[in-house]
Amino acid sequence: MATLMRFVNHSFCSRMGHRSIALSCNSSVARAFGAAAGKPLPAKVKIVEVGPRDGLQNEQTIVPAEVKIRLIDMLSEAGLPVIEATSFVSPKWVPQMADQVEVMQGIHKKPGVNYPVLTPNLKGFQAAVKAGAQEVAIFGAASELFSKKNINCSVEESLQRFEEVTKAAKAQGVLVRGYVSCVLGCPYEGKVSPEKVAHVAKRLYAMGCYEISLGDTTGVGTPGGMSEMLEAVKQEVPVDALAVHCHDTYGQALANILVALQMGISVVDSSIAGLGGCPYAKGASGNVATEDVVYMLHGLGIQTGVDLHKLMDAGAFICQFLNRRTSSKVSQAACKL
Ligand SMILES: CC(C)(COP(=O)([O-])OP(=O)([O-])OC[C@H]1O[C@@H](n2cnc3c(N)ncnc32)[C@H](O)[C@@H]1OP(=O)([O-])[O-])[C@@H](O)C(=O)NCCC(=O)NCCSC(=O)C[C@@](C)(O)CC(=O)[O-]
Repeated sequence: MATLMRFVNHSFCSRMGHRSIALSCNSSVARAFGAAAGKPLPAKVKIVEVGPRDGLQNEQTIVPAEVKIRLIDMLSEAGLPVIEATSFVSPKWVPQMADQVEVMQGIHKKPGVNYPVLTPNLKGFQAAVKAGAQEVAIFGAASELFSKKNINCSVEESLQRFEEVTKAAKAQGVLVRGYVSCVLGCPYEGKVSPEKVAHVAKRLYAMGCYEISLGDTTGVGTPGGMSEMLEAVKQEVPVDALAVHCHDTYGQALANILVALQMGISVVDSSIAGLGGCPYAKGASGNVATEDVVYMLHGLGIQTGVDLHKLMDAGAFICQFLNRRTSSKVSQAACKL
């Protein structure tokens, strides 16, 4: 507990002094931008914060549960509506998530906030529900080799396992979100066809996932590829049920997200301070930073319900704990780091 208290009793960014940053959210800007581009933007975007799971799963040093809990609570205080809290996966495969029960039971669940957790199979699902999860996420891939490396089975086998999870979830009134990884390229297979992505997304949607998050796992995608892939997926899954999950390895994430917004998507995954990476996707860097997504969306006049200053404090808290410079350009600029 003493370790934690060193980090929570002050606001790092407040101490550093935020530079004045553009926070106003004027919806006429979104309309003007949409009109200029010939593609209207959504008035509101739901941000799915994946930092406590995707952001931390790859960390070599085990982050204590109390720090994860504090981070999640700071994120909910910042107004994020969905916070992916942890994973119910094998601790031999991802040791960093071995404290999932303690994390789930320690967080102060804020009314109106969803705290989904990753579950690769029925065993994970049952443990998640026992620990109080009301929403789970199943995670498939559009690449055979990635599927094998990540969850030790083929894409088809994974879909069969996911059927078991969605059936059990339906019976117990638990919401299920679905991921498709490697939608714009695979670290082991290279190019991935948009049709393969659309096929896996369609199967996940058909088995009952209310939302399908399309993951550019290694951040190799560019706006052209994003647009081509989304065109294919939109033929199979309603756009209202799609989300994008962009890693920022090649600095393309915000551009890719903007294309997705122009194509009607209004759910964006991101990670506090740009933390993250999949342990089974060599070379993957962190997700796009939540702070940078919020800054862009607010600049476009799109509502998120998120308080950017509180968000930056959460980013500063976890970066200070990890002894790491934030990957958020907005936080770097605002805190003059
Ligand atoms: C799926 C498995 C379990 C298969 O792993 P396996 O070794 O094939 O599983 P198994 O069924 O043969 O069981 C082996 C052992 O694991 C146990 N086991 C089996 N299932 C569970 C479970 N749910 N929770 C805890 N333990 C489990 C099981 O009980 C047994 O224990 P043992 O008898 O050896 O003591 C494994 O491959 C695994 O845990 N993989 C997780 C990988 C992972 O978490 N990757 C990162 C998340 S994906 C990601 O980051 C991408 C994403 C979502 O962000 C989107 C994007 O960016 O693209």
